[in-house]
Amino acid sequence: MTLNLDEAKITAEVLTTALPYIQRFVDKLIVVKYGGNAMTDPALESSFARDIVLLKTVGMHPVVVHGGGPQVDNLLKELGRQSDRIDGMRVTDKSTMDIVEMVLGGSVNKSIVSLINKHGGRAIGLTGKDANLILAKKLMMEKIGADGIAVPVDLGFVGDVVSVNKDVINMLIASDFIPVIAPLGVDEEGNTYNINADLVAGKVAEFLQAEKLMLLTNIKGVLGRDGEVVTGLTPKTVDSLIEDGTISGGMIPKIQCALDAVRSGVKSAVIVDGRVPHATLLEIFTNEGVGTLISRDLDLLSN
Ligand SMILES: Nc1ncnc2c1ncn2[C@@H]1O[C@H](COP(=O)(O)OP(=O)(O)O)[C@@H](O)[C@H]1O
Ligand SMILES: CC(=O)N[C@@H](CCC(=O)OP(=O)(O)O)C(=O)O
Repeated sequence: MTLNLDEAKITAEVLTTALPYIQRFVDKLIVVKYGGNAMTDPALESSFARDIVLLKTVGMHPVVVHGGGPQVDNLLKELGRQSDRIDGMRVTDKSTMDIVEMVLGGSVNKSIVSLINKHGGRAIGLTGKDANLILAKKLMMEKIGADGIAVPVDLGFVGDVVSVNKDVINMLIASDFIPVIAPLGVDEEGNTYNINADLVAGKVAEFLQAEKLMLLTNIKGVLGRDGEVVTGLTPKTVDSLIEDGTISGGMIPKIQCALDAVRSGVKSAVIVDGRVPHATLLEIFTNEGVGTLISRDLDLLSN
C-alpha cells in the first residue's frame, strides 16, 4: 500500500493540535456520565466507546458513570408496568427496584463494558454495591404544597450518596482499567437504592477530586428562557431558572449536581450533547468546548 502524503499530513496536524490538550489532561481524572438518552444509536455508542478508549490511551483517567432511565422505562412497559417521576426522580417501590437493578446493573452496564472492550479498552463494570463502592441512604425530598408549606415526598428506594469508596476506583485506575459504574447504592443494612445517575457522577467526581465532570445528555446544553444554550451558570441564575420553570424535569438534578461538584472542588462541570458524534473528544480537545460550562471560578464569584 502506498502512503497518501496529503492524508498523512492532515493526520499529523490533527495530532499536534491535540498535544496541548493531552498535556493539560494527562494523568487527570475525568468523570463522564453517559445518560440513557444518549445511548440511542449504535454508531453514537461506538463513537462514545472509542472516545473513552482514546482518552485512556493518551494517559488520561476516564471513569464512566452511566444512566439508563429510558431502558428501565422500556422493560417496565414490556412488563405492563410504569413508574412515576417527581422532579426527575423515579418513584421506586420494591419490585421496581428489582427491575432497575436488573437493567442498570445488568444489561446496560454490561453492554457499555463490552463496547469499550471491543474498541480495545479494559473496562470493568461495577455497581455501587460492589465493594460497597457507593454508600447510600434514603433520599428525603420535600415539595412545596399550594399553601406554601413543605410536605415530605416518599420516593421509596431512591437513594442519596453518603460516600464513595475512592480506593476501589483508584485501584482500578492504577491497574489501567476503565471503571464503568451503574448508579445503585447500598446502605449499612444492605438495602439497595436506585440513585439518579447524575448525582452518582457528581459525587464520584467530588470524592475523587476529578479535573472534569462531563454530563452527556440528549440536548445541546442548558436552555435559557429564549431557548438559547446558556453557559457560565451561577447558583443564583440556576435557582431563578428552576423557579420560573425554564429548567425542569431531569435537568434539575443534572444542573444541581454539576453545581455541587464544582462547589466541592471539581475544577469544572459541563453538560454536553451526547447525540453529537465524539462529544467527549470535542469537549476535551477544544478550548471552547461544547454545551454548558459550570466552572469553579464562576461559582466562587457568585458566592
Ligand atoms: N432548561 C432546560 N434546558 C435543557 N433541557 C431541559 C431544560 N429543562 C428541562 N429539560 C429537559 O431535561 C432533559 C435532560 O434530562 P434527562 O432526560 O434526565 O437526561 P439524561 O437521561 O441524559 O440524564 C432534556 O432532554 C430536556 O427535555
Ligand atoms: C432515582 C432515579 O430516577 N434513578 C434513575 C437511574 C437511571 C438514570 O439516572 O438514568 P438517566 O441518566 O439515563 O436518566 C432511574 O431510575 O431512571
